[in-house]
Amino acid sequence: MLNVAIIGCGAIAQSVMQGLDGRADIAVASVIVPADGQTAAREALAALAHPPAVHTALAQAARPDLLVECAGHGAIAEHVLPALEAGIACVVVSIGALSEPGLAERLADAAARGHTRVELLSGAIGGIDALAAGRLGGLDEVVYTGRKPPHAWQGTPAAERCVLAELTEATEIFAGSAREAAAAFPKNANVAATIALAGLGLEATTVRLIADPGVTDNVHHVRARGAFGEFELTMRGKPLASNPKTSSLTVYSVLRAIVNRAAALVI
Ligand SMILES: NC(=O)C1=CN([C@@H]2O[C@H](COP(=O)(O)OP(=O)(O)OC[C@H]3O[C@@H](n4cnc5c(N)ncnc54)[C@H](O)[C@@H]3O)[C@@H](O)[C@H]2O)C=CC1
Ligand SMILES: O=C([O-])CC(=O)C(=O)O
Repeated sequence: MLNVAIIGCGAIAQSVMQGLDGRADIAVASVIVPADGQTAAREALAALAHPPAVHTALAQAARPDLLVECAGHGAIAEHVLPALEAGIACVVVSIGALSEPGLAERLADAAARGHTRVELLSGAIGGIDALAAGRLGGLDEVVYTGRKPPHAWQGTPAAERCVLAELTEATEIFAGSAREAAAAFPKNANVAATIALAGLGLEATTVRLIADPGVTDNVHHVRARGAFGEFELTMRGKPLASNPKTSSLTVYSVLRAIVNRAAALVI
């Protein structure tokens, strides 16, 4: 039985727990959310056959086999770093947090000290295997374009640049490096950071973000060129009803990572 703890109880975490509920080989024993989110989390989890306990932090004595972050950038330093130091294996989806200088090194050091490992999940994007393999031969150019409907950019710096609800044509709301994108759009540019960390790095990866009234999906486009050759990838992700910023593939990416931990043969 794989014993799992989950950080966050929002759109991704709730769907993940629904997907795992009732499995004989995996148990989600605890969920970690901030103090002001405890009641809402307990209410959201009440419908599960086996509702996990809700806490504000991993208990000192808790030794889950896997700690799963699906909460947001702040959760990495707050919960993932100490868990790694304590020897608990972690997987994370808020990859954009690693745009903060030094955080990737701190995660690696904490995992090394704890004799464990932290895995950055592919989340809403595919092709990370090809990009990371291509990097070993040398990459010349990686360009990422993220395109979402205007309402998915509400609450971001895009809302200061234009009236999102009145857009009639595709509008570029950001152009720059993956590091800048991930820092400025913590809920919308984790994919930019994932592509950068797998490929050319946070400075050299070129990012464009677009608010497009002509799409209903979250559209991710990657173009990569290097010694291996080149590839182009377009993903049209269905947004989660509970959070239009987040593509449903992110949920399946987390589920895959957890199920693989419990499996003897993985793909
Ligand atoms: N890698 C990828 O492709 C993607 C990554 N993400 C990341 O996943 C995060 C979560 O996404 P959703 O579930 O859609 O968001 P959401 O807003 O629906 O849920 C976030 C949950 O995390 C909790 N939370 C926030 N800060 C926390 C902290 N410091 N400690 C513990 N709990 C905390 C909130 O109370 C809430 O329950 C996003 O903020 C984003 O950073 C989202 C989409 C794609
Ligand atoms: O779920 C998505 O489509 C991607 C996303 O929000 C992100 O990159 O942060």
